[in-house]
Amino acid sequence: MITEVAILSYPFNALIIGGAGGVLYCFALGLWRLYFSPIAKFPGPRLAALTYLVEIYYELLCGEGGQFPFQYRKWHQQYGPIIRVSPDELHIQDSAYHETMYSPNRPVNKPEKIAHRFGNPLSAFATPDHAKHRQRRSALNPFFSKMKVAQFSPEIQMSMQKILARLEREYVGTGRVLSLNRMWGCLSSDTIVAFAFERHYDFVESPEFHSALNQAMIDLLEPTHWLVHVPFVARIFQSLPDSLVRYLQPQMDSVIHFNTELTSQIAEVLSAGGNGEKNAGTIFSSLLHSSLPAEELTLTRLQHESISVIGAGVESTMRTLVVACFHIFDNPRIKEKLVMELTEAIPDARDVPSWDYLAQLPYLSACIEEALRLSYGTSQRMPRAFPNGALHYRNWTIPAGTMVSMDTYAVSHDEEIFPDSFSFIPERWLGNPKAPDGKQLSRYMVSFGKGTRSCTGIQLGYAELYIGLANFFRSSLISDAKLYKTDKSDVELARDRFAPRPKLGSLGVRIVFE
Ligand code: HEM
Repeated sequence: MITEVAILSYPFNALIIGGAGGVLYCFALGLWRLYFSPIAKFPGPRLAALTYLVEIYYELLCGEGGQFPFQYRKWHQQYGPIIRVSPDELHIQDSAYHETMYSPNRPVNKPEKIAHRFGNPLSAFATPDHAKHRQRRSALNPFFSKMKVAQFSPEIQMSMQKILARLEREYVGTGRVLSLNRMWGCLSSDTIVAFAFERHYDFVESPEFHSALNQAMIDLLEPTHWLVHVPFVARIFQSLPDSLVRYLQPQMDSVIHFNTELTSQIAEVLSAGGNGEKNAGTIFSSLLHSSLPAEELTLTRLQHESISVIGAGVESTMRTLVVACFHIFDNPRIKEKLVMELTEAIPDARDVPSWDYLAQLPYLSACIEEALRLSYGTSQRMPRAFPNGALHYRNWTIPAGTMVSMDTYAVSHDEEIFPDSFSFIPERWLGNPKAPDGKQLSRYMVSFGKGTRSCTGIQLGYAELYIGLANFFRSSLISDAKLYKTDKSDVELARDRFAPRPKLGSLGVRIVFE
């Protein structure tokens, strides 16, 4: 009898002991996080210091998801400019500290846990370690030089001519609705694919301005928080065969096709040792002629680098163009001033001068800076860890290796620097303006990021913005264009998906030509 009870209760006892052990572990972990962790003394809600579930709730479950930026903004109002937003992360909201935090001189690591979120952990962008990032980034930089972009810029000009010809043919006077998100998505997709891979997809000629590449980049960002917080979802998804992905998500077809083409292009470049004539101007050829060691030049590594370049190049440029157009159409006074400047500077609309010349136009430049400010680049905070010594913020000492983040949204909407910050006011950028602390206002333009990890493609981004907007608003078609069922909520940040997203269900910025 005794033996029988003992046998029966054995699993029960094990369960009790295991459960008690678990509770004890959680209790000890909680105590450590709240009272003994090196960042225990920093202010912030205790629950967020105790568990990652708070961050997870706001990123995945609250409302439409992606609500964490709004929540920690509220915490800053309550607890001050430096707060603990999770058991292992501090967040600072103080625009003046941005350039210290994202300094070009200090070694800085990115967290490992976000390296896999876009399926390209071997890219420079995703690389956690500072030294490895430096090596990869130095190899990328020459490819994106200003001179190289300037040489390429006539191709952007040609794409714009195609777009304008199509608008005249298919949209003007027809009442047909034009999605500017799609139109600019075609321009940015064609540009990056031609610039980096010497491929010509001619998305600008596709029916309804549909660029599968652009749409795929938008779709790929949608699950980003899930992929970070529930990493096995990413592993499952990335291990699915192409045929199944096609079946589950038919819109991925063109991306898979693009990926396959890219892979065979890389294989071609690799087998020619980077010396083949055919792909001589591609990013792959450029990387093969860099000082990168052989283990950095594998097919997979080059694939990851190209995904990163496309992902970074397509979406952010498209979004900035869309934000610019919305506000310019929404403010007749701004539109009139811009059109007047362009008409004076460009006597013949069919002969738009070079990017260099356009960049000298003050009002166009001011509109571009203001659109960049309000499109943020990324809406998610950018976490960094400083491995080589403590970081000092006011009276606080942040221990070496601690994850700290800041975000662009807070700087763009710092009312002391950008009064009436939610309004589009190009004039704030005119005449070499200063911030209240006496520094150039441009020091607070942080939408391309700052420091060692800032945007590689900044020159290409600017070239597209200048050439795109100058052609569009100089065109005679513009006098008849007006917004169609579009308001501010179609461009304002409502959901963070690494990149900013408007309210759910928004159809983007649309216009018609009367
Ligand atoms: C308006 C246009 C653009 C904006 C606002 C923008 C913004 C940004 C931002 C904020 C980052 C830092 C992201 C982070 O650290 O989490 C970044 C990185 C990057 N951007 Fe851009 N970008 C633009 C256009 C482009 C273009 C056209 C390219 C060209 C292909 C490009 C390529 C990259 C790459 C490769 C990185 C990773 C750099 C690294 O980690 O070392 N971007 N961009």
